[in-house]
Amino acid sequence: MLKVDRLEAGYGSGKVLFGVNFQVPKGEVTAIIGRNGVGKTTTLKTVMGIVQASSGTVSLDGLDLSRKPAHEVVRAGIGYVPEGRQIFPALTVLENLRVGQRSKPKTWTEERVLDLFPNLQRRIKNAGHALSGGEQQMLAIARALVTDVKVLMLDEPTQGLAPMVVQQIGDVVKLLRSEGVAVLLVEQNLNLTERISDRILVMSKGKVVETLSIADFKADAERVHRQWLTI
Ligand SMILES: Nc1ncnc2c1ncn2[C@@H]1O[C@H](COP(=O)(O)OP(=O)(O)OP(=O)(O)O)[C@@H](O)[C@H]1O
Repeated sequence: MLKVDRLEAGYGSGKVLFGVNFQVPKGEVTAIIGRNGVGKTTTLKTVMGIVQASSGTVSLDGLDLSRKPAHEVVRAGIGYVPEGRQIFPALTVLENLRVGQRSKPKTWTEERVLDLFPNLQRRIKNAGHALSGGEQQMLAIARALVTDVKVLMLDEPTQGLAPMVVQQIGDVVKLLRSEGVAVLLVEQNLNLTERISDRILVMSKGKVVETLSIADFKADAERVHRQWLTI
């Protein structure tokens, strides 16, 4: 389980996170929603050690990861797929999967990951730039998995993708949940979020202001929307 406790962080002298608290349990999908600029991406980056926390703690199954560099956070089992996918366009699918790998994955082997993504299997020798947007997103997720993730953090994975591809990404996330992965999802598509999440964290002004089960969220969606999502 990923635990984030009183996390504070920002850029230079500008603070963005003002004490973020939440937990991401194994085998569940936890979604973060909130208006633009409330600190959702910064939260993921701070967990990863890409943005330095000024205070607070991040731990995974009791192991303290606070203020550790990103490569140590990855090695501990946290995978991150940033907004915009960021695969290597000139490398093939297989090269993209292997880039930066220090050792062979134990849990999420290449075979197991490629079984999840038959489209990638078929295009294993194709260059990244020759993939569709949806396939690039699948590749970015696959690449995070082969670091043997326990927690997978996805930042707006369906942005700019066609409805059918959004559906496919949702199905992959549900499958990963059923395989015991803890998923932390930042997503603007509320229909998808409702369909695949177990728990919703609402962020406002650098804090988690509500934590709702999916049933509570659905029952109160109109109020949550009005209070926290409309501008
Ligand atoms: N690299 C940066 N340098 C300085 N300020 C930044 C940087 N990245 C983000 N910010 C600022 O931090 C605040 C939070 O941004 P963040 O991207 O975390 O929000 P968000 O909730 O993910 O928003 P969105 O939904 O628009 O992606 C914003 O005010 C933003 O302008």
